[in-house]
Amino acid sequence: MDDGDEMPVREGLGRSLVGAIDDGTKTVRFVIYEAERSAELAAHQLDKTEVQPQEGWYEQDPLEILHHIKVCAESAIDQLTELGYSKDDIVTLGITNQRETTIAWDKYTGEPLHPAIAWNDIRTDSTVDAILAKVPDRNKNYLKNISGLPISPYFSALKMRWLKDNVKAVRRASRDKRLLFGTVDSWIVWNLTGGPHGGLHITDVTNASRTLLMNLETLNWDPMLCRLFGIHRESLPQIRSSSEVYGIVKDGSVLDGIRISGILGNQQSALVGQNCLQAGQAKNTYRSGCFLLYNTGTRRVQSTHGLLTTVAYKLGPNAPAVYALEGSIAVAGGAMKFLRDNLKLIKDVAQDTENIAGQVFSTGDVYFVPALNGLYAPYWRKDARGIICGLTAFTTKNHIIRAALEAVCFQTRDILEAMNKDCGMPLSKLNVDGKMTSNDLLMQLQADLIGIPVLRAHTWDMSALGVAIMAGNSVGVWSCEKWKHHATPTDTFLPTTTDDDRDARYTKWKMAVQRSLGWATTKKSIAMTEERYKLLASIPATVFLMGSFAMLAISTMLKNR
Ligand SMILES: Nc1ncnc2c1ncn2[C@@H]1O[C@H](COP(=O)(O)OP(=O)(O)O)[C@@H](O)[C@H]1O
Ligand SMILES: O=P(O)(O)OC[C@H](O)CO
Repeated sequence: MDDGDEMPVREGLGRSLVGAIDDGTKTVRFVIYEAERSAELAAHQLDKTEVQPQEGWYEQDPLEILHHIKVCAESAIDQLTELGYSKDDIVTLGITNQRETTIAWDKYTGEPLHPAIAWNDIRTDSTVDAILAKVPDRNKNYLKNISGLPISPYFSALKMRWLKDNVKAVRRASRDKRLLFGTVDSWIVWNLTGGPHGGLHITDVTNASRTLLMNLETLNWDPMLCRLFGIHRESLPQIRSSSEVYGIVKDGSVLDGIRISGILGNQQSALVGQNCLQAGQAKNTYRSGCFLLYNTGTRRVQSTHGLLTTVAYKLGPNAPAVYALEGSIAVAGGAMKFLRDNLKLIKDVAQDTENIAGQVFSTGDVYFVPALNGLYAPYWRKDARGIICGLTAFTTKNHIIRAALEAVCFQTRDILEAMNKDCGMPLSKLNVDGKMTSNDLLMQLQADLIGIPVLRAHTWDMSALGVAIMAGNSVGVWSCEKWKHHATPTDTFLPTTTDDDRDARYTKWKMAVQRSLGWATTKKSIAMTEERYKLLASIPATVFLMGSFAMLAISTMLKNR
């Protein structure tokens, strides 16, 4: 531990409980596990307020995240007491989080300098375009060899650059050397460990691998990428492994004195929770988005079919990094919320999607491409927009709701197709988790549309479980090695369709995807950005990047001579 402070560390009273903070896009959860039996004992969750100040902009309140963690922890700990345990039985804490979402704050006051810019926010569209215009062949994979990622508004570096270009307080803090940047894990750890009074400014390799600033080989901030995006190393957190004792909580809350010993991005955490700790194992998590991760062991597989290369976990400071190929889908469960909140077709995302969609036997040839903020893997088309096509006089809302469920399944098939091409080894089954998987109809449709068995974990919340295992592993109360041999109970959904039927439906889906592409122009984003930040911006958002990219192009040219 590097903060050797006087706070007494909780060692437990022989009953080793592990707490997990799970900050998702829509909800914050606090879960308490008993390590010995790998059993969930108590949990509490709160919904978050998502602010959409403009089309395509998604913001969250960093202070609300901290508030929700406190309330959830208190409530879960109250439940513990009723079960005959004590809060002193919690020996360590893990933190898992929505990835890429970016926060800027003041090192000395702890004040957030802007709302968090969420991972699915596309305000940096025009910056991406400006970059691509300068890159040979407008190649969005130009930085993929170093970072594993395409140039996309999804990743944190673009959000940091936008904050520096458009928010006066961020620029001022940067000039005064008070600026700290971080993904949500960094924000949480810094605050839990003392904030302005010695808080640890750290992140783990999995979260860092989503910024577009980390070098996948060195597992450190890449000087060239930092220069390119104009992000100073001093404002970035230190990159640590996913499983080690980083420090102890000292924020005056009910968690005071507990060690923090695990950090993982939520999709990587679900990979661990799903027990995919060996190369060749994969899982798909269905929450607001949907993310399929395939463990490639210590090998960094470079995708040529639109997938990301990412760090899966690093089991300790001296352990090698384990990598994964990832297929990221931006809108999965989010489409159900869209049907509820925007189109008002349903009242309850869980019950209505299953019951109403179940009243028809097919979508009646209706396809819904939920490209609400563009399409992620394997297309990476930020100009795509949502479409519902194939409507006839016969179509009812039942067909549209069913098409929204099928869209999640077709997008998963898109990813599996890409993964098979990259790895050459088709999956023989799909392990799934996430709240959306409680929908039996969705699970059956998924098996029918991909043609392999779908194995649903009995515990839908694998993200919290995964990081709890990581945290427990580093203090010796839970063992990743043992976890590898743990048989996770599942429900199996078998395909009931023929290859021909499946392929015909998939061909139609691809036609629908084609129709969704190229719908959005970036002109609108530029106008919207300027409208809101006209008075604040002193330099056009892209000037800095252009200079940097010109430098990069020249240096690459020189290297290749
Ligand atoms: N039974 C269900 N059927 C269909 N969609 C569901 C079901 N349960 C949850 N969802 C959708 O899945 C998402 C669940 O996300 P959740 O795990 O709460 O959040 P987060 O994205 O914050 O991790 C929501 O967008 C919700 O609309
Ligand atoms: O909060 P979720 O489950 O939608 O996950 C979001 C992802 O981590 C974004 O990359």
